[in-house]
Amino acid sequence: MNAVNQTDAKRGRFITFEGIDGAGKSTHIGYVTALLEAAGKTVVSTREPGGTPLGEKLRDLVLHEKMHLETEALIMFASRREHVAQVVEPAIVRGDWVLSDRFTDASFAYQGGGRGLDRAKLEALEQWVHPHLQPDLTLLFDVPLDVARARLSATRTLDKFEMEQGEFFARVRGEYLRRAQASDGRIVVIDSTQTIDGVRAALKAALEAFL
Ligand SMILES: Nc1ncnc2c1ncn2[C@@H]1O[C@H](COP(=O)(O)OP(=O)(O)O)[C@@H](O)[C@H]1O
Ligand SMILES: Cc1cn([C@H]2C[C@H](O)[C@@H](COP(=O)(O)OP(=O)(O)O)O2)c(=O)[nH]c1=O
Repeated sequence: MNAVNQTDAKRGRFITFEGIDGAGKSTHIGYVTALLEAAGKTVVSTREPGGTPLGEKLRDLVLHEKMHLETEALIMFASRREHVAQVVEPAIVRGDWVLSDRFTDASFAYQGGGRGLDRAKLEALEQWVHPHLQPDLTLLFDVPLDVARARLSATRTLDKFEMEQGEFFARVRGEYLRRAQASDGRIVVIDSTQTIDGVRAALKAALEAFL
Protein backbone atom coordinates (compact mmCIF):
# COMPACT_ATOMS: atom_id res chain seq x y z
CA MET A 1 0.00 0.00 0.00
CA ASN A 2 1.34 3.43 -0.70
CA ALA A 3 0.79 7.04 0.18
CA VAL A 4 -2.88 7.48 0.21
CA ASN A 5 -3.74 3.85 0.87
CA GLN A 6 -5.50 3.54 -2.44
CA THR A 7 -5.43 0.08 -3.91
CA ASP A 8 -7.45 0.79 -7.03
CA ALA A 9 -5.69 0.81 -10.38
CA LYS A 10 -6.67 4.49 -10.72
CA ARG A 11 -4.14 5.49 -8.04
CA GLY A 12 -1.24 7.36 -9.57
CA ARG A 13 2.39 6.35 -9.08
CA PHE A 14 5.41 8.10 -7.61
CA ILE A 15 8.73 7.91 -9.49
CA THR A 16 11.92 9.65 -8.31
CA PHE A 17 15.29 10.42 -9.89
CA GLU A 18 18.43 10.29 -7.75
CA GLY A 19 22.19 10.54 -8.16
CA ILE A 20 25.16 12.74 -7.36
CA ASP A 21 25.36 16.22 -8.91
CA GLY A 22 26.41 15.87 -12.55
CA ALA A 23 25.21 12.26 -12.86
CA GLY A 24 22.83 13.24 -15.65
CA LYS A 25 19.42 13.26 -13.92
CA SER A 26 17.98 16.51 -15.29
CA THR A 27 18.98 15.51 -18.82
CA HIS A 28 16.46 12.69 -18.81
CA ILE A 29 13.45 14.20 -17.05
CA GLY A 30 11.89 15.20 -20.38
CA TYR A 31 12.54 11.81 -21.95
CA VAL A 32 10.95 9.86 -19.10
CA THR A 33 8.01 12.28 -18.98
CA ALA A 34 7.41 11.66 -22.71
CA LEU A 35 7.59 7.86 -22.21
CA LEU A 36 5.00 8.01 -19.43
CA GLU A 37 2.72 10.33 -21.44
CA ALA A 38 2.99 7.99 -24.44
CA ALA A 39 1.76 5.25 -22.08
CA GLY A 40 -1.30 7.39 -21.35
CA LYS A 41 -0.20 8.79 -17.98
CA THR A 42 -0.71 12.36 -16.82
CA VAL A 43 2.70 13.38 -15.45
CA VAL A 44 3.42 15.92 -12.71
CA SER A 45 7.13 16.77 -13.01
CA THR A 46 8.60 18.30 -9.85
CA ARG A 47 11.79 18.54 -7.78
CA GLU A 48 13.32 18.71 -4.32
CA PRO A 49 14.18 20.70 -2.45
CA GLY A 50 11.33 22.83 -3.76
CA GLY A 51 8.27 21.89 -5.75
CA THR A 52 6.05 24.50 -4.08
CA PRO A 53 6.40 28.31 -3.77
CA LEU A 54 7.48 27.95 -0.12
CA GLY A 55 9.69 24.99 -0.95
CA GLU A 56 11.48 26.98 -3.63
CA LYS A 57 12.27 29.71 -1.06
CA LEU A 58 13.63 27.04 1.27
CA ARG A 59 15.63 25.63 -1.67
CA ASP A 60 17.36 28.92 -2.24
CA LEU A 61 18.29 29.11 1.43
CA VAL A 62 19.52 25.55 1.82
CA LEU A 63 21.53 25.52 -1.43
CA HIS A 64 23.41 28.71 -0.69
CA GLU A 65 23.56 29.43 3.05
CA LYS A 66 26.06 27.80 5.41
CA MET A 67 24.25 26.14 8.31
CA HIS A 68 24.38 23.37 10.88
CA LEU A 69 23.95 19.98 9.25
CA GLU A 70 20.82 19.29 11.31
CA THR A 71 19.34 22.60 10.19
CA GLU A 72 20.05 21.52 6.60
CA ALA A 73 18.28 18.20 7.11
CA LEU A 74 15.30 19.87 8.80
CA ILE A 75 14.92 22.37 5.95
CA MET A 76 15.03 19.53 3.40
CA PHE A 77 12.21 17.79 5.28
CA ALA A 78 10.28 21.05 5.82
CA SER A 79 10.35 21.63 2.05
CA ARG A 80 9.35 17.98 1.61
CA ARG A 81 6.40 18.23 4.00
CA GLU A 82 4.95 21.07 1.93
CA HIS A 83 5.74 19.21 -1.31
CA VAL A 84 4.07 15.96 -0.20
CA ALA A 85 0.97 17.75 1.11
CA GLN A 86 0.51 20.25 -1.74
CA VAL A 87 1.78 18.35 -4.80
CA VAL A 88 2.68 14.67 -4.45
CA GLU A 89 -0.25 13.16 -2.56
CA PRO A 90 -3.00 15.17 -4.30
CA ALA A 91 -1.55 14.14 -7.69
CA ILE A 92 -1.44 10.46 -6.76
CA VAL A 93 -5.04 10.63 -5.51
CA ARG A 94 -6.05 12.19 -8.88
CA GLY A 95 -4.39 9.23 -10.63
CA ASP A 96 -1.50 11.31 -11.97
CA TRP A 97 2.08 10.02 -12.08
CA VAL A 98 4.53 12.16 -10.10
CA LEU A 99 8.10 12.37 -11.41
CA SER A 100 10.30 14.06 -8.79
CA ASP A 101 13.90 15.07 -9.35
CA ARG A 102 15.09 13.92 -5.90
CA PHE A 103 13.25 12.91 -2.71
CA THR A 104 14.17 11.40 0.65
CA ASP A 105 16.91 9.08 -0.67
CA ALA A 106 18.88 12.28 -1.31
CA SER A 107 18.59 13.21 2.39
CA PHE A 108 20.04 9.84 3.40
CA ALA A 109 22.77 10.14 0.75
CA TYR A 110 23.77 13.78 1.27
CA GLN A 111 22.94 14.57 4.91
CA GLY A 112 23.54 11.03 6.06
CA GLY A 113 26.32 9.68 3.83
CA GLY A 114 27.88 12.99 2.87
CA ARG A 115 27.58 15.01 6.09
CA GLY A 116 27.51 12.12 8.55
CA LEU A 117 24.13 12.83 10.15
CA ASP A 118 22.88 9.89 12.23
CA ARG A 119 20.71 7.66 10.02
CA ALA A 120 18.25 7.16 12.90
CA LYS A 121 17.50 10.89 12.90
CA LEU A 122 16.77 10.79 9.18
CA GLU A 123 14.57 7.72 9.65
CA ALA A 124 12.65 9.58 12.39
CA LEU A 125 12.09 12.55 10.06
CA GLU A 126 11.01 10.21 7.26
CA GLN A 127 8.49 8.53 9.57
CA TRP A 128 7.14 11.89 10.69
CA VAL A 129 6.94 13.64 7.32
CA HIS A 130 5.76 10.84 5.04
CA PRO A 131 5.00 7.66 7.02
CA HIS A 132 2.82 6.17 4.32
CA LEU A 133 4.56 7.38 1.18
CA GLN A 134 7.51 5.79 -0.59
CA PRO A 135 8.41 6.14 -4.25
CA ASP A 136 7.07 3.25 -6.30
CA LEU A 137 10.25 3.39 -8.39
CA THR A 138 13.53 5.28 -7.97
CA LEU A 139 15.96 5.62 -10.88
CA LEU A 140 19.48 6.07 -9.51
CA PHE A 141 21.79 7.64 -12.09
CA ASP A 142 25.19 6.26 -11.15
CA VAL A 143 28.56 7.58 -12.36
CA PRO A 144 32.09 7.70 -10.88
CA LEU A 145 33.00 11.02 -9.29
CA ASP A 146 35.39 12.07 -12.05
CA VAL A 147 32.67 11.69 -14.67
CA ALA A 148 30.21 13.77 -12.63
CA ARG A 149 32.82 16.40 -11.92
CA ALA A 150 33.73 16.68 -15.61
CA ARG A 151 30.05 17.11 -16.48
CA LEU A 152 29.49 19.93 -13.98
CA SER A 153 30.73 22.35 -16.63
CA ALA A 154 32.40 25.62 -15.64
CA THR A 155 29.43 27.53 -17.07
CA ARG A 156 27.23 26.16 -14.28
CA THR A 157 27.66 28.21 -11.12
CA LEU A 158 28.16 25.58 -8.44
CA ASP A 159 25.85 25.53 -5.44
CA LYS A 160 26.98 24.75 -1.88
CA PHE A 161 26.80 20.99 -2.46
CA GLU A 162 28.47 21.02 -5.86
CA MET A 163 31.44 22.84 -4.32
CA GLU A 164 32.09 19.97 -1.92
CA GLN A 165 35.22 17.90 -2.48
CA GLY A 166 35.56 14.40 -3.91
CA GLU A 167 35.50 12.59 -0.55
CA PHE A 168 32.04 14.01 0.17
CA PHE A 169 30.65 12.74 -3.12
CA ALA A 170 32.31 9.36 -2.63
CA ARG A 171 30.28 9.03 0.59
CA VAL A 172 27.11 10.28 -1.10
CA ARG A 173 27.50 7.81 -3.97
CA GLY A 174 28.29 5.00 -1.57
CA GLU A 175 25.15 5.63 0.47
CA TYR A 176 22.98 5.74 -2.64
CA LEU A 177 24.37 2.38 -3.77
CA ARG A 178 23.96 0.89 -0.29
CA ARG A 179 20.31 1.95 -0.27
CA ALA A 180 19.78 0.55 -3.76
CA GLN A 181 21.19 -2.79 -2.62
CA ALA A 182 18.83 -2.81 0.37
CA SER A 183 15.78 -1.49 -1.51
CA ASP A 184 14.35 -4.81 -2.72
CA GLY A 185 14.22 -3.49 -6.28
CA ARG A 186 12.56 -0.13 -5.57
CA ILE A 187 15.81 1.67 -6.48
CA VAL A 188 17.03 0.71 -9.99
CA VAL A 189 20.65 1.64 -10.72
CA ILE A 190 21.12 3.22 -14.18
CA ASP A 191 24.70 3.27 -15.50
CA SER A 192 24.81 6.93 -16.50
CA THR A 193 28.36 6.74 -17.90
CA GLN A 194 26.79 5.48 -21.16
CA THR A 195 25.94 7.77 -24.04
CA ILE A 196 22.67 9.65 -23.68
CA ASP A 197 21.03 7.15 -26.05
CA GLY A 198 22.44 4.27 -23.99
CA VAL A 199 21.01 5.75 -20.80
CA ARG A 200 17.66 6.25 -22.52
CA ALA A 201 17.58 2.60 -23.55
CA ALA A 202 18.21 1.61 -19.92
CA LEU A 203 15.48 3.98 -18.72
CA LYS A 204 13.02 2.60 -21.26
CA ALA A 205 13.74 -0.96 -20.14
CA ALA A 206 13.32 -0.04 -16.46
CA LEU A 207 10.03 1.73 -17.12
CA GLU A 208 8.65 -1.01 -19.36
CA ALA A 209 9.28 -3.50 -16.58
CA PHE A 210 7.42 -1.16 -14.22
CA LEU A 211 4.47 -0.01 -16.34
N1 LIG B 1 25.13 10.30 -20.67
C1 LIG B 1 25.74 11.51 -20.80
N2 LIG B 1 26.85 11.63 -21.55
C2 LIG B 1 27.48 12.83 -21.67
N3 LIG B 1 27.08 13.97 -21.07
C3 LIG B 1 25.96 13.89 -20.29
C4 LIG B 1 25.24 12.68 -20.11
N4 LIG B 1 24.18 12.93 -19.31
C5 LIG B 1 24.25 14.25 -18.99
N5 LIG B 1 25.31 14.84 -19.58
C6 LIG B 1 25.73 16.24 -19.46
O1 LIG B 1 26.26 16.40 -18.15
C7 LIG B 1 25.84 17.67 -17.59
C8 LIG B 1 25.11 17.42 -16.28
O2 LIG B 1 23.90 16.74 -16.56
P1 LIG B 1 22.63 16.98 -15.62
O3 LIG B 1 21.49 16.19 -16.20
O4 LIG B 1 22.42 18.44 -15.41
O5 LIG B 1 23.12 16.32 -14.26
P2 LIG B 1 22.38 16.30 -12.83
O6 LIG B 1 20.97 16.78 -13.06
O7 LIG B 1 22.44 14.85 -12.44
O8 LIG B 1 23.19 17.17 -11.94
C9 LIG B 1 24.99 18.33 -18.64
O9 LIG B 1 25.81 19.26 -19.34
C10 LIG B 1 24.57 17.20 -19.54
O10 LIG B 1 24.40 17.65 -20.88
C1 LIG C 1 16.35 16.67 -1.93
C2 LIG C 1 17.73 16.88 -1.38
C3 LIG C 1 18.71 17.49 -2.15
N1 LIG C 1 19.94 17.67 -1.61
C4 LIG C 1 21.00 18.34 -2.41
C5 LIG C 1 21.44 17.54 -3.61
C6 LIG C 1 21.84 18.58 -4.60
O1 LIG C 1 23.21 18.91 -4.45
C7 LIG C 1 20.99 19.78 -4.24
C8 LIG C 1 19.84 19.95 -5.20
O2 LIG C 1 20.36 20.36 -6.40
P1 LIG C 1 20.05 19.51 -7.73
O3 LIG C 1 18.96 18.53 -7.51
O4 LIG C 1 21.33 18.93 -8.21
O5 LIG C 1 19.52 20.61 -8.68
P2 LIG C 1 20.36 21.25 -9.82
O6 LIG C 1 20.37 20.16 -10.90
O7 LIG C 1 19.57 22.46 -10.16
O8 LIG C 1 21.73 21.51 -9.25
O9 LIG C 1 20.44 19.54 -2.95
C9 LIG C 1 20.25 17.28 -0.32
O10 LIG C 1 21.40 17.48 0.13
N2 LIG C 1 19.31 16.67 0.43
C10 LIG C 1 18.05 16.44 -0.04
O11 LIG C 1 17.20 15.89 0.70
